[in-house]
Amino acid sequence: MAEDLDSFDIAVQQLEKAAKVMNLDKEALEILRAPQQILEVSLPVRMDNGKVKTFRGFRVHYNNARGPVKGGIRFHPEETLSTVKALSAWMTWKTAVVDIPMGGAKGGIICNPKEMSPSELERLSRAYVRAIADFIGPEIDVPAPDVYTTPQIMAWMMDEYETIVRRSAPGVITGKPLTLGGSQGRGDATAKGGMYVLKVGAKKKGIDLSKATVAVQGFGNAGQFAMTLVKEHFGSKVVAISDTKGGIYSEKGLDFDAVLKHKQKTGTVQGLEGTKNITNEELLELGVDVLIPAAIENQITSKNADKIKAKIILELANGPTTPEADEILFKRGVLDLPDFLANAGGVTTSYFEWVQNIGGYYWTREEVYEKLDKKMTTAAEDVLATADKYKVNPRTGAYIISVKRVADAMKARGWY
Ligand SMILES: NC(=O)C1=CN([C@@H]2O[C@H](COP(=O)(O)OP(=O)(O)OC[C@H]3O[C@@H](n4cnc5c(N)ncnc54)[C@H](O)[C@@H]3O)[C@@H](O)[C@H]2O)C=CC1
Ligand SMILES: O=C(O)CCC(=O)C(=O)O
Repeated sequence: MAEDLDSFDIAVQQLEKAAKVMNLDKEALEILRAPQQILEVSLPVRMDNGKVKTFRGFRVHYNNARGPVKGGIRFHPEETLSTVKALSAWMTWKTAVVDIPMGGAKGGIICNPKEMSPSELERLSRAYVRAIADFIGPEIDVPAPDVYTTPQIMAWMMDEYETIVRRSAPGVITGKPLTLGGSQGRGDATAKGGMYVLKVGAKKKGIDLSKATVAVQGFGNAGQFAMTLVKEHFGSKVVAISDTKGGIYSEKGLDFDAVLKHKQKTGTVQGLEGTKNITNEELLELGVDVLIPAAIENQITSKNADKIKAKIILELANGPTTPEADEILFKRGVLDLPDFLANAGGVTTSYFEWVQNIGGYYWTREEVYEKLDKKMTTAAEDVLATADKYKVNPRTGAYIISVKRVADAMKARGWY
């Protein structure tokens, strides 16, 4: 039978696996198997050529037992409701694993931002907020950036929301520019948080990160900062990086500024002088110590899991590994640090931003990093200890912690 690559099916399979190990109450599982609310919207937008194009958008609230729901908004041509539902479930486990008082949500619009002008993107962003305005709010649902959405898009969305509610409400959205109440450290937070998790993982595996080689898939927010931060934090050598068009490899290590300059000039990382072009598939199978998937879902599957040579995988992307691949990697002794732990630095710093917006008092970058380090290191240590205790992989260990926290909150509310 072909491997099931539907994101929401995968999210439910992962939950059910953990539920079995931890002997979760059946009524709690029934609640947790589906989102609480789904909003699907139609967004007519006047394009620069004068014609109206109608886009489809979604916002999914998965679970709010632990607080207002939280999660990014993705602009992607292949966005589906199933992906948004899965991402909203993973947000629920993510906020719980780092123990912040929020639930999980996610949003998305089917569009290709690479083919849209800034003014078309602004009109689309504002149309989306007009359509979901009643569904979001600082005490209800707090969106943020994800794939192909930026601080500028967050700024337009906050402005549209404040225009609708006729009051200042910076806590309605996070990942904003600093000038509009964004937090210090949110820009690199996803990768930065990943570094704290990687440090815990490397200690467990006995790997000296100062001598480690690293391959990074994806050259966006998560991938670019991962590339610079592994060097800055540990002195590791990044030998490969990729984008949608493919990747590059250099045994000597890649220079970030040179890669960025080349990407800005040519639109791809491929073709950089002194490097060898490779495919995204080849990048995943390189003989490196650490592999960092930082692009999209379903990259490590039953087809390539037995060819992965990395000793540690740091999942900065959401959903890069399928359940079948999980089993193979675990049996082979690869330490896979799961997405909703490894990339939780983004939402944790978003939570810090929301706290600062509500309190109207702003922290320094050092304060943010110190708080982030504590949250991420504690969560990573808890996850690895739980995985060992139950003799399961770290993903199931993380589920056990998160599902228990969410189930306890639901129980206290009398939902089951
Ligand atoms: N930005 C954030 O705060 C967070 C992002 N994430 C996850 O990290 C991943 C990357 O997101 P961002 O870096 O924010 O997005 P981004 O929009 O900044 O960059 C996405 C990158 O992925 C690359 N990409 C897309 N499809 C690819 C493919 N098939 N093969 C190779 N590269 C491909 C793009 O070229 C781009 O470089 C996503 O899974 C996202 O959900 C997770 C937590 C927080
Ligand atoms: O910053 C946030 O609130 C959420 C970011 C996000 O979408 C994610 O962690 O996948």
